Amino acid sequence: MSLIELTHVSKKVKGQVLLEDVNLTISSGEIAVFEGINGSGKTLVLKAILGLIRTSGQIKINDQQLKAGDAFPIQAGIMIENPSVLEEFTGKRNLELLAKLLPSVDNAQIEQLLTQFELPIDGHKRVKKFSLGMRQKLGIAQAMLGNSELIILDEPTNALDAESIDRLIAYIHELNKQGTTFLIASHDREFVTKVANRQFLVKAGHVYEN
Ligand SMILES: Nc1ncnc2c1ncn2[C@@H]1O[C@H](COP(=O)(O)OP(=O)(O)OP(=O)(O)O)[C@@H](O)[C@H]1O
Repeated sequence: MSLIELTHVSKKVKGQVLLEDVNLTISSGEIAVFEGINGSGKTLVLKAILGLIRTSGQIKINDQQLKAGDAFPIQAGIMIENPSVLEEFTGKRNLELLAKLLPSVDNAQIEQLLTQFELPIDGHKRVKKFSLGMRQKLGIAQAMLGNSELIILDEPTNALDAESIDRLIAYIHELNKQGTTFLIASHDREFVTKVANRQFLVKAGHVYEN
């Protein structure tokens, strides 16, 4: 059974077609990456899948039809556009606060994610003093907190150095081996080639499987 199914999904705003007749299915256990140039529609595809924008056509998650305003049918970890972080708190506190909203996250998982993303475990450095790359890593760690069955990352390599990108790819592959499905939007071709096991090209609102 497919985890995500889009049938004839389109999005128009004031007569402008932003997504045009998108048809795709993604199964559990895939690392599906949407590649495309700036403004091609990658983020809109992710938002459509999450029910964050109204579209025509049909979207099914776990065989359940997605309706605007309904709760998303499965637990998903999400980083779309910029990381949503609380500036006045440390990275660790940000994860602790998010953990309160999730079932069964313990302190060990928070420390493991901070270590994985080379973020401070101790100390008082607030997020407002973080570098761009540190913020990005915290945003990704937030999406990975709570072992969601689906993790959605929009441009995860933004602001990351080459070594951090390699660590991220290895970690995505590790989580994927444990069963996590990933949906990723990226214009970083090298990253896409290394990380994906399904590739889609997004071009002017059309989605093509590569
Ligand atoms: N709410 C909206 N109203 C009108 N146009 C929109 C809206 N949201 C997005 N767009 C337009 O839709 C197109 C696709 O946007 P989208 O954010 O999906 O691009 P993207 O492929 O993610 O680009 P980037 O790589 O720059 O993040 C862009 O031309 C954008 O200006």
